[in-house]
Amino acid sequence: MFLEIENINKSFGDESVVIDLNVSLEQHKTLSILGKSGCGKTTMLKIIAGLVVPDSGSLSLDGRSMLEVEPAKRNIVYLYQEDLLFPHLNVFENIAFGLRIKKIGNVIVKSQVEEMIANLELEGQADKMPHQLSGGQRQRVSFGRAIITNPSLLLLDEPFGSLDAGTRKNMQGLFRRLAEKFSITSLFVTHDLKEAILMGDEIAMMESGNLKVYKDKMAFVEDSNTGVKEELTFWKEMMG
Ligand SMILES: Nc1ncnc2c1ncn2[C@@H]1O[C@H](COP(=O)(O)OP(=O)(O)OP(=O)(O)O)[C@@H](O)[C@H]1O
Repeated sequence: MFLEIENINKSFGDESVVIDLNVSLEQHKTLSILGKSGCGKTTMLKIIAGLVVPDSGSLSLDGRSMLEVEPAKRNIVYLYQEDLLFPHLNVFENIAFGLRIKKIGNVIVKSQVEEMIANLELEGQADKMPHQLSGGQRQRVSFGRAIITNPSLLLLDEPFGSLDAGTRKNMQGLFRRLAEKFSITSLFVTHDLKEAILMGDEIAMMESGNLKVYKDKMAFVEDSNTGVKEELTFWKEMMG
């Protein structure tokens, strides 16, 4: 498999935060991970990104062992909820940043960034500074900045957590379209049940450091632990 995580464990002091983590994910797929606050989701993502060192286990991406590789060389992008844009750069330059670092020529930068701005539905916003954007627009710029460098793996930590319901719904649709168009492989962490079902090709749930990956969405829906059944009962009772 493209992403293979085997038996990763992590404790802080005597608190086991990630327990026997096992994940395999095909390229170009999204695994959504549902989990409550404090269950260890962020620690798991940080281990994959190389920002936290696990106590044991292995991690490989595209057949290459990753734990020895420093974070900047993993080609993994970790995107979190309040991801900060560079405040002194406009939308165009924020998105262009990863290309500029790679010393890519101006003509190519211009065409790639303009195409990305169109894909992000941010036409006409290229010259705005981050503080002039709405939350949803800022989040789109963050996506663009991450995707344009063509990462092997995108780690999304509750990326829409701070958005209102309507904007969140738009962003979910936009992310699905971008994931398809740019053949993104990603882990999508959320505490929203519906979002987990909508965003993932595969689905998993994390509870107190244990990640359970379901064989398919039906298995997830049928597990009474996930809360789907409760939700259905609620709506049935509401409707009489
Ligand atoms: N550097 C650290 N030192 C000590 N304990 C830590 C550290 N990082 C995380 N923890 C603990 O590990 C547990 C899981 O934290 P983590 O941030 O992974 O949770 P989470 O599922 O992402 O939660 P949230 O959704 O609230 O961000 C928490 O009890 C937290 O206090």
